[in-house]
Amino acid sequence: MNFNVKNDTFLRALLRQPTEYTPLWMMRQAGRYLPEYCATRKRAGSFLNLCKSPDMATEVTLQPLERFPLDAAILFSDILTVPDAMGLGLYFAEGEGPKFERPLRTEADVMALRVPDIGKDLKYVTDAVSQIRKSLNGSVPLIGFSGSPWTLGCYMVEGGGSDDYAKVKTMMYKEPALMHHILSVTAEAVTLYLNAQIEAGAQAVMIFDSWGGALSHGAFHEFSLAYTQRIVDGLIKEKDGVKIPSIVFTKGGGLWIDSIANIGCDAVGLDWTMDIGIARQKVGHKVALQGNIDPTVLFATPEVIRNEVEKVLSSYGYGSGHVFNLGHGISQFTNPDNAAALVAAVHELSRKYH
Ligand SMILES: Cc1c2[nH]c(c1CCC(=O)O)Cc1[nH]c(c(CCC(=O)O)c1C)Cc1[nH]c(c(CCC(=O)O)c1C)Cc1[nH]c(c(C)c1CCC(=O)O)C2
Repeated sequence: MNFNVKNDTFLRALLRQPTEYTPLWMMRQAGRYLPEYCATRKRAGSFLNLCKSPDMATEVTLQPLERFPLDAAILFSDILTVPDAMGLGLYFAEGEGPKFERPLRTEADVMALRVPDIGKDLKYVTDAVSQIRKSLNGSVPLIGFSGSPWTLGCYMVEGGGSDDYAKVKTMMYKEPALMHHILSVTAEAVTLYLNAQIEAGAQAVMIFDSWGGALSHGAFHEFSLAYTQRIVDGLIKEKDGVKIPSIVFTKGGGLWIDSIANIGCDAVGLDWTMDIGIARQKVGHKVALQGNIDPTVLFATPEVIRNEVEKVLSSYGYGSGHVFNLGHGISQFTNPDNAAALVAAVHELSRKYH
């Protein structure tokens, strides 16, 4: 298949086609560990202004690729743009992370929730996608993304981050119909949103279920995975004769890897807690795997990084179907030289497995 990009290693690996080496990108590769990111963010005035300006979003998307020979670009945005477009009023309190002015607390709040007008309220995102595609000029593929309905629901009900997810889990147990309503409206919004990103030029999409791991076994399947599956079912699978692969990443989802691999996605993202070789045995030929080095490894030395890279590569073993990544986002306190060491180690050490 012709993917219309010079470096199609990432797309091939997602579809488990042969490659010469293991491709990689890093979650949150455009972020505060890069001084050039901090400079653009300062110019933008705030993180949200940065997301909402297609010019600046394009600029920061490309920054990590100028430094490192990464095999994919990821749209610079945030998962919380969707609830923001649904009217919840996203803002970032300095040092406290994301917050919503109007969280969903009452039945009336929940019943008033509407699928946003993607073409209008999230136009700044699809504009960024087209502009990034133009600037990449066919070098590497562009990944689009969204949060899973459960993870977005966590922020929408809690009104921000949380240590225990007590509010959203209480709603889930006490008022399951309300929770299902939130998830169902959000799943519809996310499906339209990801398809709009694909129409604008995203060549693969990733669904971040960052808080799926906070759930019990039964609740994960009923309140998280079922809605991620609805999205995957509704995604555009092919555009202009080219496949658009999808990746589902559930942080803390190692226990459920078999069920996640069964929802029709092309790849499953793994955090660092699970051995990727064991994960591969469990999913067989069903999906590709993306992951899963502990991002904290990047605080060590280039020698340690090389050793840890080799461990992940050898655990995955021979053949295609592996996209190397961190098990979660890169920390803002990472030395960019260590990120460079990681990229070089993956490219060099992975050749013998292909
Ligand atoms: C849960 C979640 C969010 N956002 C996201 C998730 C899912 C992934 C995960 O589990 O981490 C996804 C996300 N957020 C961001 C990206 C950009 C693309 C990339 O380079 O990977 C992506 C894919 C930029 C960002 N999103 C955010 C930053 C830092 C903001 C800044 O510049 O001040 C970046 C670069 C802000 C954000 N956005 C969110 C939080 C909790 C925070 C605060 C984090 C912090 O302060 O460290 C919500």
